[in-house]
This record gives sequence, structure tokens and C-alpha cells, in this order.
Amino acid sequence: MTRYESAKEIYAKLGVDTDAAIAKCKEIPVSLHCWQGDDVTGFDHDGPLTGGIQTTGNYPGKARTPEELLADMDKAMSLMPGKKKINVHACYAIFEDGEFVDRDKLEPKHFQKWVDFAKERGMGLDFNPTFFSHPMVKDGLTLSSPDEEVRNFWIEHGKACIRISQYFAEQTGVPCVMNIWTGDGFKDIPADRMGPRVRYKESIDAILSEPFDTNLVKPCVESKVFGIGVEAYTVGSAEFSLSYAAMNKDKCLPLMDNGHYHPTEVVSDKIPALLTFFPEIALHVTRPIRWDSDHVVLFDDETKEIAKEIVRCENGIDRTYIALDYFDASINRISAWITGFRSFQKALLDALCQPSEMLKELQDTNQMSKKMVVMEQCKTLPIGDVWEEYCRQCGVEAEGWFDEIQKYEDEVLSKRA
Ligand SMILES: C[C@H](O)[C@H](O)[C@@H](O)C(=O)CO
Ligand SMILES: [Mn+2]
Repeated sequence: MTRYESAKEIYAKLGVDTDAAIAKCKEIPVSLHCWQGDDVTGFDHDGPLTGGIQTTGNYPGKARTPEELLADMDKAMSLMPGKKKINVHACYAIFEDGEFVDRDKLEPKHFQKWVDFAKERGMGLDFNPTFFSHPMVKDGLTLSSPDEEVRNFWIEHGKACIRISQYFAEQTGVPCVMNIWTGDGFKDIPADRMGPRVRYKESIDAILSEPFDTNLVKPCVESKVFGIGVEAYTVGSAEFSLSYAAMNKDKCLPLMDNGHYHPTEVVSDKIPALLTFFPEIALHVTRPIRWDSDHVVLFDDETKEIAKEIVRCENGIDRTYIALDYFDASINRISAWITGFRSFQKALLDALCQPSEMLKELQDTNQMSKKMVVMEQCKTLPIGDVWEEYCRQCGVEAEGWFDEIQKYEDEVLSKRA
């Protein structure tokens, strides 16, 4: 008997069909963020990363060109099991022959290489307007700026991104999630907390007035508690973003990033709360350490709980758009990509292998002692053997893949100046 056959029998005793779990896991798309590959630099500016987020570390070999980034992404994806989408930020526009247009003038053609790349690999694309690392971020503000010229520039950027998202969806045949996040806020106590929020609301309204097919483009608003340099006040707070999405349910989704809340809050508990009211939601899965530090996602307790809620909630898998969002510049970036993606895949597989129906029944019949005992039992089930089988069926190694990364580092990354 193989290890998988033995594991299958152990799970079956709890009513879990591991073959079905493996088959389901292969169907769930997880969006891989292009920005882990170059520390959120992009191709449309030379300046540093600014606007409330920060990468730390200086590991050699970062991608410097579109060709290098796409090659690195390909290498990373070749070692990941499961279904992927690709998440692109607007600052990753690829210009041909010295052409340059500013963010308010971007067109689908500036992302044609991304579209070709995704289509060749049978993947969908997600998109993000880039409201940071740009001179039009004035006094730390974009869509909420009191300066009309600044606001209009960023509204035009947002509208351009809606058109590009629609193009992505039409080209790939897969809906495109378009996430609006700005770092707008203040370092110290504001005198006017409402004015920026009213302007932010009106600016998002203006962006979403751009015509688009709501079946193809899924605009989201991402909240945040605070960012570097804007410690006192964030315009797009949790209450603001959730209220905006709730009032515009027909064309906007709430996006929760699990690094964007107070450290004792958990997104796993917020998922069923939001799915009670919203037809669809979106997630950025990350790993915060003390703050929104964007460490590489691991197979840790909260990651497992997030996956369990996606799987347990009514049609949660079909109603949740999952994307990863982390950027570690202190380690091999391709290894970071793979470790985070695999960790979330593992969490999804683990969630699909839980005896969820039985546990729910125990809860609903108030058999809490037995529920606790079974939940504890589940923690030592042989998920590693199911993972091994999942990876085998997906054509990748379960473990041992780091040798490939070391080889790529020696042969390719180390040659980059
Ligand atoms: C680059 C992303 O848009 C960014 O990380 C955003 O989603 C975020 O989480 C900012 O803290
Ligand atoms: Mn995020």
C-alpha cells in the first residue's frame, strides 16, 4: 500500500474523500502577484517605492526588465501545483521602442505582452491601478487630494485601468479583478477626517462611471488600517471601504488583505461575515508580522483558517477571488513566490480534507466536547501524503524543488549586476 492509499483510508474513516479534495483543489484559481519578482518596482519609473508600502532586503538577482520578470515568473510557476491567474499592477506597463505614456493615458496595448503571456499559458489576468510611486502623489494623497488636478489625474488613471481590465477579461475569457488601493492618509492627527473620505468616495464613483461589463470586470476596494508614514489616519479605512462596497454592491466588491487590520483581528472570521451580505468578495493573502510587513505566506494557523472559511462557506469557493500579496526582498524572490503559492495551495487542500459537514453537525447539535476532540484529531491527519499525491498529479515535486531554484540562481540570477 502506498502512503497516499493509507492516508486515503485514514481520511475516509472521517467521511473525507481525498480524491475529490484533490480534484477540487486543482480547479481553484489563485492569483500570483507579479510584484514579488522585483520588489514592487515596475517598469514605468526610476524612483523608489513610495506611498505607504515598503520592501526590505537587498537579495541579489532581482528582475530588472520585463523579459527577466516574465522568465522568473515562468520558472516560479513551473514549480507550483494548481490553477493560476496572474496579477499585474499598472506600473508594469511594457512600452515598445522608447514610447512612454503617463498613467492617466495607459491603454490595453501597453499590456499586450502580459495578455500574450497569460493566454499562452491558459491563465486569466487580474489588474491594479498603481496609486503610488509617482510624482502626482501630492502630499501623500491621490484620489482624496484637495487638489482637483491631482484627483483628476488619478481618476483618469482609474478609468484607463477599467478599460484595460475589460480588455484582459475579453482576451483571456476569464473575469478580471481590478483592485483599488491607495495609501492616502496622514502621518499625524488630521484636522479634517471627513473631507478626504468624501473626496475619495466621489473619485471612486467617477472611476466606476466608466462603462464596463460587470460579468467581466470585478472592481474592488481594499481597506487598510495604517501605512508607513501615514500612521495617524488612512482615508480608505475598513469602515470606509466596506461601506463603499456595500452601497455599490452592483459593481464593487470588498477586498480584505489580512495584513491590513489590527494584529488581533483575523480575516478568517470576517470572510463568513462578508459572504453573508456580499455575493462575491476578494482577498489578498499575506503574512503580517506585527504590522503589514508582507512576509511570504506560510502554512500557518491563520492561513489554514482563511482557506477553511473559503471552503466551508456556502459556495465560498466560487464567490471568493483569491490573490497573494507579499514581497520579500531579503531572500531569493522566486523561492518566495513558490513558497507562498504552495503554502496557500496546501492550506486549500487541507481545508478540502476537513470533515466539515460532520464538525458542523456536532456544533449544531451542541456536541462541543466531541467537536473539540475531532478538531484536534484533524490536526495530525496525514495531509503531507495527500499533498504529495496532489503535487504528483499536478506534475511537480512535493519537496526537493529548491535544488532547481539554486541552479537558476547560480546560472541566471547571479549573472545579473
Ligand atoms: C502592491 C499592492 O497593491 C499593495 O500591496 C496593496 O494591495 C497593499 O496591500 C498595500 O499595503
Ligand atoms: Mn494588499
